Amino acid sequence: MFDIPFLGLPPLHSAHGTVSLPGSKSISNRVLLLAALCEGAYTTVHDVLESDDTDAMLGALRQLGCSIEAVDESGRSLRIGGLSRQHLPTTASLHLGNAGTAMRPLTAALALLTAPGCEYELTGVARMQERPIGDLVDALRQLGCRIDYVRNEGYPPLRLHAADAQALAQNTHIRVRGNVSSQFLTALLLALPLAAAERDYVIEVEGELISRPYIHITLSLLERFGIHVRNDGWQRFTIPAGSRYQSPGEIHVEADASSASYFIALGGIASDPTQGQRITIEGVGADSIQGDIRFMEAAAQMGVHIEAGANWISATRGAWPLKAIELDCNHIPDAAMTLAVMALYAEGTTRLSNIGSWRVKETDRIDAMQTELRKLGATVASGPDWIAVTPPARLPQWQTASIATYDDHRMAMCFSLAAFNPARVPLRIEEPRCVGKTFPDYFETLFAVARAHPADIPVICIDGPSASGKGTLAARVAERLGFATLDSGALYRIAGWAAQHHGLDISTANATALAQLARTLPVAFVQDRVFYDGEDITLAIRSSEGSRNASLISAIGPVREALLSFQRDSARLPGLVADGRDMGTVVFPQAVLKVFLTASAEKRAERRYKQLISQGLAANITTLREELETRDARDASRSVAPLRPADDALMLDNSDMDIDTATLQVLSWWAQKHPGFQRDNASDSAST
Ligand SMILES: Nc1ncnc2c1ncn2[C@@H]1O[C@H](COP(=O)(O)OP(=O)(O)OP(=O)(O)O)[C@@H](O)[C@H]1O
Ligand SMILES: Nc1ccn([C@@H]2O[C@H](COP(=O)(O)O)[C@@H](O)[C@H]2O)c(=O)n1
Repeated sequence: MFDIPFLGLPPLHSAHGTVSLPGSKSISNRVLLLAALCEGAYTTVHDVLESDDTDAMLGALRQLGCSIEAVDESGRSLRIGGLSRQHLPTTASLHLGNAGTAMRPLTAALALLTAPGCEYELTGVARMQERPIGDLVDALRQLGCRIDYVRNEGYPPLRLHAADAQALAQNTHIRVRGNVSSQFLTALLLALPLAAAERDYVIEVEGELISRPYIHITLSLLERFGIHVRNDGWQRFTIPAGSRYQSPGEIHVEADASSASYFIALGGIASDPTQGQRITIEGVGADSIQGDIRFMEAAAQMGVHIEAGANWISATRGAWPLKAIELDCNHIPDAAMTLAVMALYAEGTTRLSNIGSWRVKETDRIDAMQTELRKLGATVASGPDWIAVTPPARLPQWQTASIATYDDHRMAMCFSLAAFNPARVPLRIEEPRCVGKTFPDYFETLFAVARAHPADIPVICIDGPSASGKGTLAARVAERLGFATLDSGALYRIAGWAAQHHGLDISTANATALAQLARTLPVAFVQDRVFYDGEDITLAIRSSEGSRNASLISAIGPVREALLSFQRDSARLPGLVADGRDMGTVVFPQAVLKVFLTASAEKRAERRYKQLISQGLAANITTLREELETRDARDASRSVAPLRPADDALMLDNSDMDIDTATLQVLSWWAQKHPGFQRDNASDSAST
């Protein structure tokens, strides 16, 4: 997951490949609760989504005394022991983050489970405290449940006490508004089997029921857990007397259909079938019980070519540009956000209606969508429950934008699709960590299938003499930007070690053999360790001898040639920070930012000395300084790719600069190379 202030997205041009998606949030949290409600039974739940929202549910269940064990190392299969009513804690304060799929059903279930003398408080983040829950509380109070608002009437936090048993036995018919959030009805449906041992309970829906597909998921899962709800025309639901939760033993969570929407759209926008490209999605397909699977129909209407089997979907470009549509999105409220961004690639105005529920989600999604689409240059109009999007009319109207995400995972995910814009303007997604709510590895998954022109992949080069701090600085800068790193010196060190290991003299006489060796190094980088043919050579290549051999072998032209493509192939999305001697002059001459990092020989020897001592290696500061200077002189005087600043490099002497200051300087230069973003990363970097 990219846990950084913003993620830069360079222009992307195409996409191809297979993605396997995380489990559905809606199904995961329902199934976890259902398993917990199977008193005295164990349920193994496979393919559970690992995310902020499921963490919120699991954390609450644990606090309530539920046993939860990982079945294997993947952590995606959990064995859940049903809660025992007798052994619930007397008090608990449950923090449910911003997880509506945890807050609503837990409120209903605990309102019925709380025993006399017990008390539970349910709360969440600030936004959760702005998300209405009054309709659910009103419905539960009709049953005799006792729920207090801790702060504001109608909103969490809530305090739950034991229900009035007499009222609960009498009030078997309740009403709930259907046009606010289907999660209220879901919560009641999941909770009422706890009360329905001896009598029927009936829920009457007032007004039109929105988001029916989510109720369909609830009813399907209740069936799997032995509860057969009678559904009379989506207006009246009866939980029959004698209902009792029964564990299915094992259950699999489908991949998330809403998450699939981004990749279906991706196929339609960026996978050209004439080039053999397609996006294949595994883990969810035509047999899905999730309502958002019907996003396929909407995407097809816009022109995406889709094929699907029971458990897979593939998408490619069909019509291009896409076709603008007018659609009532009541059946796909979450996935409809993806349509709003697809509208950027359509001819004409796309109008999405019946999306009033967007206003009470993680953020007011209609306002958020309008604000951010306008930043890109789109024309957007909206009303209480609709939005209309017209793409920029001409290429110059597209604008570079820093997209705010409002702590809303779907904003971050759907706006990433704007990186395929025809004007090739780069974007920024602010606070990309918000995808952790449902799809922590969303951007990694996107980058695995998206392609950029090599020249568009941003590269920062940091060259300079030995021990000037290049590697340390490169790692810090890369961490802040979410970029990969390339330690090119390590390659020469490994090649030098390999030559010695194979008894090859490091001289130009052996150039061909040494180059062949360099081209086929059996090397593996595992976290911070370097393995050569399975042997850990991490420390060996950092020795004085290792440094000398690296410097000697790096002066041999064919060896440098042999290592060139490996280095260039390291440039990958979303970007690379490369350090060495010739990153800016030879390997990445087109790099956007080149830094030549220096420090006095005295400081460098001192730093290297401290570094070696801290690694438990013997060192002598005078010898170290001599070795550094000899190596630098050799590196600077060789005929191929000598150590020198690129003509367009920015000089940074960090002799008297700490690492944080040097990092801020580079980030600030990087920001200056990217004018046009509304939020500059020099100010972001203050928290380095
Ligand atoms: N600005 C700084 N102030 C103090 N110490 C630093 C600074 N920058 C780096 N160091 C320390 O100096 C040592 C050498 O840094 P580093 O290994 O990053 O240098 P390098 O240029 O990559 O070296 P080499 O050329 O051998 O690969 C490390 O222990 C690092 O923590
Ligand atoms: N781009 C590069 C990087 C390194 N070298 C040579 O390798 C030696 C070891 O590099 P370190 O960065 O790990 O110290 C270095 O002295 C250079 O001779 C190179 O030539 N080009």
